Amino acid sequence: MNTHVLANASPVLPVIHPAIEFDNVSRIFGTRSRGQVTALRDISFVIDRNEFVAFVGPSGCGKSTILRLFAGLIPPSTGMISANGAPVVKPLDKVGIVFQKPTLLPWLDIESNVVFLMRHKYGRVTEQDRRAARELLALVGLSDFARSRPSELSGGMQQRVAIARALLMDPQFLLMDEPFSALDALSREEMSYELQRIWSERPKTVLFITHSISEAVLLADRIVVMTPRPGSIAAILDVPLPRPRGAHSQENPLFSEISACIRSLIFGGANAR
Ligand SMILES: Nc1ncnc2c1ncn2[C@@H]1O[C@H](COP(=O)(O)OP(=O)(O)OP(=O)(O)O)[C@@H](O)[C@H]1O
Repeated sequence: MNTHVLANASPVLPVIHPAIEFDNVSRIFGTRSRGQVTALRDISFVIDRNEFVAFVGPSGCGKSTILRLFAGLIPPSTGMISANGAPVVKPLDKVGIVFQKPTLLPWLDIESNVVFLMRHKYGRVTEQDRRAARELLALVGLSDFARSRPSELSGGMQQRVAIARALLMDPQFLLMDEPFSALDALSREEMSYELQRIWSERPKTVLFITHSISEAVLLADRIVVMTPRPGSIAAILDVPLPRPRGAHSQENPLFSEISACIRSLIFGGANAR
């Protein structure tokens, strides 16, 4: 063996792909009443592993469509989407999804709701699944409610169950579509803090859709601000606020600066403050 050559060879570094990449993605929907609707136009962004990225923008600008595209539930009309460097061409199995409504099955107890997808996907639930569910219920602060029915829980508690359910298969990606918008203001704020804690204990690449500018600034590493339909990207902002963030973060001048910048991008300068 020629050790001299080996010693001088430049090291082969592994290629690190971004967790998520959208490259010039557009999506057009055919509708009966409105003809062709361009929901998204020329969307490009790159997201790293375990980044928390929020999407804000006016209603109908295509935020949910971005999630559905990335999850592989619908294909782009043009452009390329990839996960860990591989094109997304079918539904991804590395995603957990949390919607606005928790959509729990009312006849099952909380633990059974968390493991329900296992029955649906594999036809059975193992003791290991149930153990994982109980660990997740502890993580979201609901250890004492494993045997309760969804109707016995508040809206915020039900949304915690939905988060636990989304984490059961230990997905790399957590897609959250306005997860707290049905909650009252105090529960919503509390859930933001809780989500941050859960994310720090179980790091995931998070795509988080919200209409709340303050929620986005509180939670995200970066914020994608979108324009009205056809949705395109107005700006991608860094949020360099120190973590862990809490009520005190709102007193940081950066918090109001970033919030004002987002308002100005969405509403224009005159209505920004
Ligand atoms: N399956 C579909 N068929 C036809 N049009 C659709 C379909 N899905 C979405 N659209 C259209 O695409 C546009 C973007 O929708 P989308 O739900 O992604 O927006 P959004 O930003 O998430 O809205 P909101 O904030 O109100 O939830 C809208 O004009 C919507 O009517």
